[in-house]
Amino acid sequence: MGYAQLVIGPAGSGKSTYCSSLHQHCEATGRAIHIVNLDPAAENFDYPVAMDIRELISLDDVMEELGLGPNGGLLYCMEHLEENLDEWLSEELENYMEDDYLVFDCPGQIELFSHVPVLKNFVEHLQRKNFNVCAVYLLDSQFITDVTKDIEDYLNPEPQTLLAELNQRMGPQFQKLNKALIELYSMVSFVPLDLRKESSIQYVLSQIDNCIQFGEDADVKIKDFDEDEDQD
Ligand SMILES: Nc1nc2c(ncn2[C@@H]2O[C@H](COP(=O)(O)OP(=O)(O)OP(=O)(O)O)[C@@H](O)[C@H]2O)c(=O)[nH]1
Repeated sequence: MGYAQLVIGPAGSGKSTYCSSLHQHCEATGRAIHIVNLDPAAENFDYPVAMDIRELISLDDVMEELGLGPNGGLLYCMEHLEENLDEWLSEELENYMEDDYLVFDCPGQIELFSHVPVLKNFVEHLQRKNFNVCAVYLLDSQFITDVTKDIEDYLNPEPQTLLAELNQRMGPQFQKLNKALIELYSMVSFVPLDLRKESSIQYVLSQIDNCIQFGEDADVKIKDFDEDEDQD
């Protein structure tokens, strides 16, 4: 059985740096490891490349020959890889089977994971070839410290604290939007589902939509729905 580690994460999160450090660590500790470049747009490597998708297809060639942009070109390259799993990849893998440890430095574009099944099929192919596969997901540490991205804050929400922190970090033009989002969020979080009316949610969403479209002129004040109902 071989072993494979897929290094994934957003663009610039440190995937290649991680692969390079891992390679140095293994070299220093006398362990064999092979790093594979799966990014058809990659140019420079700090580690020796054992296998390289650019031998199959490169982003530059695709952009030049098919007139595609960088994102469409990348999707094309990865779909080409998917079509060549049995030929190119299987052939390359024959050099690395028993007890070998392969680390795949993957491209970062989220569309490759969310829109097309390329990476899923890639993993399944490795598994069929008797590789034990795991993934390492890298994330920039600002996702933990930035209030707008810190999931913990949203799991145990303190709406006024969140609102104050958002306003502190964002420009004044976002204050109405922040307030509307926090009010919507509070309503969604704290009101039991069966007590909510779809029309109420739609009203809030339409107000947020106004705010996004018309900026400061939008009325993002949230109505008191109970009062509305009493009046009706
Ligand atoms: N401060 C800091 N910088 C880092 C760290 N890891 C990587 N970097 C820097 O972040 C930049 C991007 O790192 P890469 O390793 O190229 O990131 P990547 O995920 O491979 O990027 P793409 O392949 O373009 O998606 C480089 O300038 C690295 O030197 C880290 O742990 N801390």
